[in-house]
Amino acid sequence: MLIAENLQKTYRRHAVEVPVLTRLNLEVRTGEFLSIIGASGSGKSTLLHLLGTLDEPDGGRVLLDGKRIDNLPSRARDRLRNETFGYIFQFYHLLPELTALDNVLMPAYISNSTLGWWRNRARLRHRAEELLEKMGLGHRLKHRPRELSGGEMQRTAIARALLMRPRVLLADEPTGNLDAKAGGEIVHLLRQINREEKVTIVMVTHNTEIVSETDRVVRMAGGMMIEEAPPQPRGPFHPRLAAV
Ligand SMILES: Nc1ncnc2c1ncn2[C@@H]1O[C@H](COP(=O)(O)OP(=O)(O)OP(=O)(O)O)[C@@H](O)[C@H]1O
Repeated sequence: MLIAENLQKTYRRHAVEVPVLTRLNLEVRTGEFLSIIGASGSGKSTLLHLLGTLDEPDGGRVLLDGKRIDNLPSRARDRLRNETFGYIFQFYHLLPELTALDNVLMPAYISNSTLGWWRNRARLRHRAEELLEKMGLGHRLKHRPRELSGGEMQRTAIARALLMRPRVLLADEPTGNLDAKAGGEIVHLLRQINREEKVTIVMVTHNTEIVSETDRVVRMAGGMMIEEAPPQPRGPFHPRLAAV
């Protein structure tokens, strides 16, 4: 459904060129939960930004259901960002002065005209509350981010990403700022969302433990995808450990 074709990206600053993607190809399949791993600086976040139209490639194309999305005019691109993609970041990017509920409603405030928001406000509010409840935060609707734990902030951010019923969730190191337990819970939730809401998920991570929850793992190096391996089984049931 989402295809990166010969993607190229070079950052330029003060006459210094940093080539990040050289000729990157990737196909994300409908409904899958895909992990992207790779060394720091290998271009994982850059790729995620290009897939989600947050940045433009220097060469190559990004296709969604066969249609190019890397060169859309700004209104169409804004709409795609708001309605088709949901974004999850390592540091949550919640607005500190808003409650959890208002943070989740943010995409609706941004996307609707005043009239559209007014007409749909009850439905949207209901959806936001339902999502926060699903994230185990039904008792935190009126809390502000500083009153939430890291895991709770990330779960709020996931609810926000789901508000507009996106088809694709793009998660950039969603567990990078969390301890193992909270991180595990986040990946578990993402897996549940992937199955129940039929959302395709692309997750960038350094955490090789959590990739076992995902359907497929690709590795970036040298500006390309170099490897595709099935996730390793986890826990005490790993055959090698079980044999000991
Ligand atoms: N806006 C920018 N301007 C200049 N260079 C950049 C910019 N963004 C990223 N880079 C450089 O591009 C390279 C790839 O960065 P990117 O963040 O995509 O890698 P990454 O694999 O996600 O790294 P990490 O795992 O550390 O987050 C790095 O060398 C980085 O310094």
